[in-house]
Amino acid sequence: MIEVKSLSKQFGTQIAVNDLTFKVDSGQFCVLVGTSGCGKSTMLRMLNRLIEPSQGQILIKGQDVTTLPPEQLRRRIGYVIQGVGLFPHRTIHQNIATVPKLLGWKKADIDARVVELLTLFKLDAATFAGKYPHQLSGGEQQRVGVARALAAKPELLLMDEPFGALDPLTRELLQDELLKIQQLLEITIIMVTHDLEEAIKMADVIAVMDKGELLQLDTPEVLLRHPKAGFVQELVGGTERPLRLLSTKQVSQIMSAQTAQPIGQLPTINANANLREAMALLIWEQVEQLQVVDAAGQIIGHVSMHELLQQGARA
Ligand SMILES: Nc1ncnc2c1ncn2[C@@H]1O[C@H](COP(=O)(O)OP(=O)(O)OP(=O)(O)O)[C@@H](O)[C@H]1O
Repeated sequence: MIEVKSLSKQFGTQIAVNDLTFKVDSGQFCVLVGTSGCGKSTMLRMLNRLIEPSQGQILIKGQDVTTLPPEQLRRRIGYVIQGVGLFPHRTIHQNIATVPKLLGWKKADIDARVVELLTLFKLDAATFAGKYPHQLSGGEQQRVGVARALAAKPELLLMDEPFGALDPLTRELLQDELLKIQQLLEITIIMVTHDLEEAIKMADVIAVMDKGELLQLDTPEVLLRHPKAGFVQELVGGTERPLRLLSTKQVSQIMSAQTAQPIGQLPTINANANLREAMALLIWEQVEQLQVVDAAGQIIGHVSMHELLQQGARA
């Protein structure tokens, strides 16, 4: 889907991005992490040509982005930033309709798309479509920001610290919503964050940058188990590592199927909860086993403390 080849950006004498080469597959969620000033936003903004590279090449579906007019390119790529950037004097409907309108969609199709997206983001269309951004909470505005970016069904969504300004609860809620929507729409996403927990939760692959360079690009589990020596190891290698490892897997991936009769009195956990949540429940309830239930509440298996300990342990 996206192929970045020897990409560099220099501002004056400062090298912000230095010789980056990587690929992101179609439908993947790739998260860029690294300390402040390491070049994450610059990298992201070169993908939609808000910043022009000094050197190198970016191919999207095999097409060199420099061969496309920037406006045309940006209509194919959704872009979400921290603080949203909604147009203050346009209603929520008008905000979401921006790119479809530029692309010449029919009014009926635009209206239907706006309602579809508001519903997807759990915002009642009748209540919200006619409001202005200042009449919405930060979390609601951020949802509209993502809905607007998805309006014209882009093949790629770029997100720069989209949840940075939100309180932890709203942030978690929006992360969960985004993951569901990404799976539903099968869209490719590249997101910048400096929050490693967020990266581990959201990413199929994490790209770690430092001082303009790409140090490692791997799945969260591989990154946690086998970080490259130096900065990546420092980033992931703290005392939280076993718990972070647990959060990379779902209960359904390690549970034993239910064979015997349900074990009465044991606490239950959802099959799609992660192992860190399962561990927290075991500790809280002071039990050694949990029953696993599906979305309908049916018991489908069990998971034990012993199995969880193995999953969080050094390989
Ligand atoms: N327009 C610009 N002109 C000059 N220098 C710039 C410009 N944009 C970014 N830089 C510099 O390039 C480097 C990388 O900046 P960038 O914004 O990409 O980092 P970042 O990793 O996204 O940081 P943060 O997490 O703080 O947003 C920084 O040292 C920054 O000062």
